[in-house]
Amino acid sequence: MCRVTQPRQQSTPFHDLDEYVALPRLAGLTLSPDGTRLVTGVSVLDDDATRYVTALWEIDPGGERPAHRLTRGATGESQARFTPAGDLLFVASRPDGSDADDKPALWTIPSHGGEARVLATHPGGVEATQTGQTGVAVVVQASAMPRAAGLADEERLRKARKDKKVAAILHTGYPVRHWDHDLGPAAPRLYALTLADGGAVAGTVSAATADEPLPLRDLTPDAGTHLVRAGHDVAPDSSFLVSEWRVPEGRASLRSDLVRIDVATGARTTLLTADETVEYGSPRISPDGGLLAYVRRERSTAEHAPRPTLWLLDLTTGDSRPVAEGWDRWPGQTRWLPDSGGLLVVADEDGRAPVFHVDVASGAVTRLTDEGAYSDVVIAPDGRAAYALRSSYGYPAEVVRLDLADLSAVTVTALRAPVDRPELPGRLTEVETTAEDGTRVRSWLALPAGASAEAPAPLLLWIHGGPLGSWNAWSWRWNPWLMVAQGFAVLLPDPALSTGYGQEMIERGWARWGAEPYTDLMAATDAVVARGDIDETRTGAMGGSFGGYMANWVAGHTDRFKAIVTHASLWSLENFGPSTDAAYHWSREMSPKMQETYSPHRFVSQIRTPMLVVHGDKDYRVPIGEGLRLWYEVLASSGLPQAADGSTPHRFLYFPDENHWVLAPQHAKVWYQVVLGFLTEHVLNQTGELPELLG
Ligand SMILES: CSCC[C@H](NC(C)=O)C(=O)N[C@@H](C)C(=O)N[C@@H](CO)C(=O)O
Repeated sequence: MCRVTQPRQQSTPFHDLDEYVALPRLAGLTLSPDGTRLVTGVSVLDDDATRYVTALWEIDPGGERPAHRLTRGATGESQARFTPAGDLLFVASRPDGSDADDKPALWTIPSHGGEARVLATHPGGVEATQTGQTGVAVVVQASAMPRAAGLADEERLRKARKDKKVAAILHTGYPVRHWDHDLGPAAPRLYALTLADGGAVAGTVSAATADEPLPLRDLTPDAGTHLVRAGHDVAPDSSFLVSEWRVPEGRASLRSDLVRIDVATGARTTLLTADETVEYGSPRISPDGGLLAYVRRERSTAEHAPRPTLWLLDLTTGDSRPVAEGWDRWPGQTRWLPDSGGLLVVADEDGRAPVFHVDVASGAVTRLTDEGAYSDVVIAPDGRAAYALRSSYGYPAEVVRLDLADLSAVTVTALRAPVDRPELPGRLTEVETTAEDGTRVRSWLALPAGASAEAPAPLLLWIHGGPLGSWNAWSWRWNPWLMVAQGFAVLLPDPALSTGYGQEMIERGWARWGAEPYTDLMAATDAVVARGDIDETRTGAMGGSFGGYMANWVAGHTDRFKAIVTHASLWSLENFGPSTDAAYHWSREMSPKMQETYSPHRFVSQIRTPMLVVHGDKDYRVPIGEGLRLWYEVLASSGLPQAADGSTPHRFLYFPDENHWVLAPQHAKVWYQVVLGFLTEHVLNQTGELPELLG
């Protein structure tokens, strides 16, 4: 990799890309119903260093015993869950299973240990699974062909398509793609499988022997495309589930209702019907089965941002009411406490994503944690502890326990996990400034170890995507510490449109992308370059996705930066709007006036800064057409003088088989190498090295 700036005084995993991509990564957390077994996924590089493989590890909830590895499949395991009797379930495609095509199957390891075996298969592969705390049903999600008459016919149809090499899909509605894959002809369904009394895997009912997969019962044969990207929650006694139900509403738009599905019969009733103004999602059924917590989302318009709030539905009376009214935060992941009297809710706040307690009776909201961004919260059956993954821009995800005995003084303890925090090449600080309209704009600032008034560091402004998000959790893709290791200070601001600062912070940037979001970013940059330890003369800007949109806008509106890196970026709003995978989402905000006023491509002739354009061909969120047009127009029309031979300092890094993110470890390495090389050349005015593998 390119090594630039000062001689190294330190060696951390961020100084060497091979070490960086090899750092193990934690994801997912599940707890056994008796609260004694905590399981997470740990992803590590395979032997060729070209793929991550995830294994399941068990963590001691008491924090005493070291973590130990549970699974060792060559292709990895995911979706760990426990049956009511404590048997471990997971999804894996293991060639030694009964699934001939190596499609992912549902596997189990009995609570008393022993060999893993296949519990259920589906011709399309098992995608996800959920269990209750008691009862005998497991809910399994898998995708089925719309006209297949049962699983045998499904198998036949899939084989026929494969043998005849037919990949065509006939669509009748929208959407047709998601992220990096095509939707259809198969679409998600929910199935039930029945365990023995007591919710154990062994001694199963039906004709199945202990070694044969259990039959799947289709709960949603008429699902059509209603369950595409729809979340659901299984009732604690496994007798019913509540699911999001996508309903086409004409003009290529969708709304999201909530439905109740009986697990014994598949009978379905609609609980909440969306309309032009509101829709519903994120259902969570209370432990006593009486209440449903859900997010009621005021739908966005050209004038207003969406506004999600937390509500409760009484499942007996059908009455709904808001809870935590007046709490000016967007509710994220929601979990019930065992007494059904309160909820733990994660929400973005001030560059963090703390856990909050919401009291169901009074609606009072109490913030329980200070540092870090929380996810994957699970709660002990006695309610005295919760466990979660926590990360921040200072450390990657780790497993923590929250002691809930006294909600006014919750203590958080990191548990013994398989992975330690990596040493950082600098320190993380927080800075804030005031925008012209008086709004507070706060940012993280990652500083290299040696930055001082005597040796001020060059600055990289890194703009987050979304735009409805915040720099608050560790990201392996957007990681500032690799730049810090090369001597850069990295500014991570939360401008207008960022979450965690109240609805008004979002509204002031809504449909005004090139206005307040841009001026907030410049205000944050102004404040930081005024510091003695930052070198105002050596600055670059970059961003991915919406952050790439902003990087393009910056390129057309200021010459203050020496280099711009724009990854998977929106270039022409008129093009992007209908070609992205969820056009209905963007079309609500993007009026023709907004598209005209705030499209970066209109300012191409004002670009005088070298640009590194990066795009993956499998990007359906911001389709490759944006990157291709940006590259052509920057070459053809930017205001940067061209050399006599037509060469320019602009570069295009193209990944034919990556999606919106660059995920393969070898490609992540190339990404950071080329980005750092470009910044080295143009911001530091030094020779940047390019990876040999680029030819
Ligand atoms: C299905 S529409 C949702 C849009 C979405 N996200 C948010 C949170 O606003 C999104 O994918 N936006 C991209 C254009 C984007 O900026 N993505 C960023 C952040 O998620 C990325 O890093 O991929």
